[in-house]
Amino acid sequence: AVGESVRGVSRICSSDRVGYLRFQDGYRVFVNGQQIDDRVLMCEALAFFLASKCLEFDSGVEEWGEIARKYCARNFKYIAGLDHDAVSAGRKLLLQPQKDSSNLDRLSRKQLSKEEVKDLRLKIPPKSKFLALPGMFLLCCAVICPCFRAKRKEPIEQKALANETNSSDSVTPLDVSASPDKNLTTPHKVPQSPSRFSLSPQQNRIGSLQLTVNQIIKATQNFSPSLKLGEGGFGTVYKGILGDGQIVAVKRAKKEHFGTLRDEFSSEVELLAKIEHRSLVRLLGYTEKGNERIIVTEYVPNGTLREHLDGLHGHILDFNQRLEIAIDVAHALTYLHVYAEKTIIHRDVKASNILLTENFRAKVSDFGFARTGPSEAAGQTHISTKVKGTAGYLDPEYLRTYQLTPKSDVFSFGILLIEILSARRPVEMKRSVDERITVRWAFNKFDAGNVREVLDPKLQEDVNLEVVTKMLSLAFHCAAPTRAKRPLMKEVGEQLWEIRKDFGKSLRTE
Ligand SMILES: Nc1ncnc2c1ncn2[C@@H]1O[C@H](COP(=O)(O)OP(=O)(O)OP(=O)(O)O)[C@@H](O)[C@H]1O
Repeated sequence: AVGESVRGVSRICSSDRVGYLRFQDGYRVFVNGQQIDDRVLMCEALAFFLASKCLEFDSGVEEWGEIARKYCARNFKYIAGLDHDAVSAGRKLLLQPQKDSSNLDRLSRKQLSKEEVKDLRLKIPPKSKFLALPGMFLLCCAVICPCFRAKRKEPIEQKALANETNSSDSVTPLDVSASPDKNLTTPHKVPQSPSRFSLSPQQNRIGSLQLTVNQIIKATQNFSPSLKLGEGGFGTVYKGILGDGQIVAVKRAKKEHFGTLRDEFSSEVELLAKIEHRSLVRLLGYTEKGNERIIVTEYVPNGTLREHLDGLHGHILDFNQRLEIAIDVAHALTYLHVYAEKTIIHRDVKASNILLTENFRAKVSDFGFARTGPSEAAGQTHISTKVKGTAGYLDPEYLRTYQLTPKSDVFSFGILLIEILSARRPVEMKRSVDERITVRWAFNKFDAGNVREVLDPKLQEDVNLEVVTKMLSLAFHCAAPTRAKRPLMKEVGEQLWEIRKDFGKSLRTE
């Protein structure tokens, strides 16, 4: 009878229990008692357990190989990122792609009996349950990522600084030494709180910025709601107009989160202070006073990329602008990864962290989560204690291993590239199940040769589809589940540059 299992197998893999039930018409796979209906998720989990040699393809007793061949051949090939070198059996799968897609869908509609579920359930702490399963990044993010939590819209505490109007604390400008090649070799000096910094006049349009807290209050009209630019997990951002007319962005940390945010704040200051690149938002100064933490940055006037993709600025980005934005972001990240004094991993690359200038050029902002890390060339990884980032953009390998490398930014960039082309957010929960994970939806379209359907419907132009195909395939390459399969950010920039040339040619031949 339907629903009656023929046999069940379960195994302990590290802290997870992975099992399957075989029915007459197919299998259902479980991890820690949870049935994995989602095929890509299931295949990623299987790929992980196979790569870690916990499960075997050809054990003869268990049928993991058969399950993988039946449901995962196509997904392994493109999405699961099976470690081909480590798992030789995995190669066989790649050579035998199968087109079966119906069985699992049928399986996923069935319900297990309570006994069957109980049989496979493992009593382990929920945290390790989540973290051990590759591909369950959305779940993880909902738990650990502050960005995924609902943002609190609280009244702005206007009086907060009013009592400090006699404070002598100043926003310290940074010492940015002149360098002929601004993009590559800027020497950096990290501000040593609370000392003062002098700015090289040639390098800084606002000259020697030496702001007091009073001046910040004045510049923001005591943090007037009318000057509020936005709010992030870290704090509120205001537009500030200095005495000389210079416009700046003033980022004020939320007081109530001050304790927990301190590390992130100081990491932002340190990192921003070290960098100078035309596609990275520049830090102009900061202050620490009592329970206030304020950063002053370059003001970028044209909103976020996400707002533009949502059409909130009454202007739809054309394809060329999208391509240029992608190139700017790739260059900014390359700078962080390769040319900054130390390798810097942004860790929160996403469309709402890309600010646009009047000319629709991109500047990457929000280094609140950034960390200095090992360079890719050194082949080392940094072990994070906490996974940070934003749901949908998070590198699944980082999530699984806590090992942070610049390739985590490459993954997020791949997701961002699809977002730029499609205007869809990485996760769109209101869509039908097969369209919710944008990278997966886009890949299915790409795989079926329907790249036009991936493009933002608001784009009116007839874009050369070869160019779109190249961009998409680069995006999928970046978003490969394992970092070994992702290109370096520098290579991504180079490829985008080639794509730009192709795009130019396509316009000329039309
Ligand atoms: N330098 C800037 N120039 C102009 N507007 C800015 C600037 N920095 C931030 N903003 C605006 O303020 C908003 C909040 O920025 P912030 O970086 O604090 O948060 P976020 O990136 O949106 O969210 P999260 O902190 O959760 O990642 C941005 O969405 C943007 O609209």
